[in-house]
Amino acid sequence: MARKFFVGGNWKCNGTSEEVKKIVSTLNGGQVASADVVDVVVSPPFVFLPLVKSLLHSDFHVAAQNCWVKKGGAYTGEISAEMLLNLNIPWVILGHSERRLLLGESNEFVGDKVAYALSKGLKVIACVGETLEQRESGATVEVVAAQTKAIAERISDWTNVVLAYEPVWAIGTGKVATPAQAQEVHCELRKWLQINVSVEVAESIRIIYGGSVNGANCKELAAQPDVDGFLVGGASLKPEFVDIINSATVKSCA
Ligand SMILES: O=C(CO)COP(=O)(O)O
Repeated sequence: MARKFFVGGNWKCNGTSEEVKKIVSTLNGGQVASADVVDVVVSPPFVFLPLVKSLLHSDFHVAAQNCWVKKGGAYTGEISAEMLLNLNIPWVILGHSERRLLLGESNEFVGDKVAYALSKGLKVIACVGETLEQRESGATVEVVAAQTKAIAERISDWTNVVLAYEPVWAIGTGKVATPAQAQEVHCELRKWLQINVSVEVAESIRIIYGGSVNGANCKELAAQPDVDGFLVGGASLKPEFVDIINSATVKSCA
């Protein structure tokens, strides 16, 4: 058994329809590794999802950047899991640190969102990661374990989950985690899953890294045994995203 490499592009709150068309055409025209080798999922802002989905090569998939914690209704400004499914959007990113920190999403709230989205049939990229202060105080593993625990307590099937380790201090800062730092936390997360969920889940789940990944640093990170792909922000809006996709390596389960 092998874990298939996974590369997500989180476009965050960026782009105009013209820019979005350009990014998609670069991606569609790029010489990228086959869909047998790597899953590629791009995540534009909600308003561009139908446009991107209609233009994107069928080997690539789309993800929303968030969805509501339960069935839609009187929740002004929110987008429900049901709506994403209605538009055939297969993936959603949940628990991104920008939402945790700027919008106050707690571990429990993110866990509830993950559980609801999965129960409706969405696939989830669930994000965890520590702040600089937490890292410097030696709390990294404790923080990512608590974030993962809040998810583990609410779901029983991890088949449709990709776990994204995104240290907050590395996001948008140009300060990428060293390959050793990323590997260490990915390995700790896998150990946590092995003890608290199951050996099978620990071995099969894709744990991807996010935070200042670019065309120049992706290869060394991708070579780490527990780095199963990337969640890319800024560089996913640029042609070098193709190079990041092509850094895909095959990871065999123990
Ligand atoms: O937050 C990220 C992806 O979700 C990472 O962002 P950057 O790649 O811009 O650091």
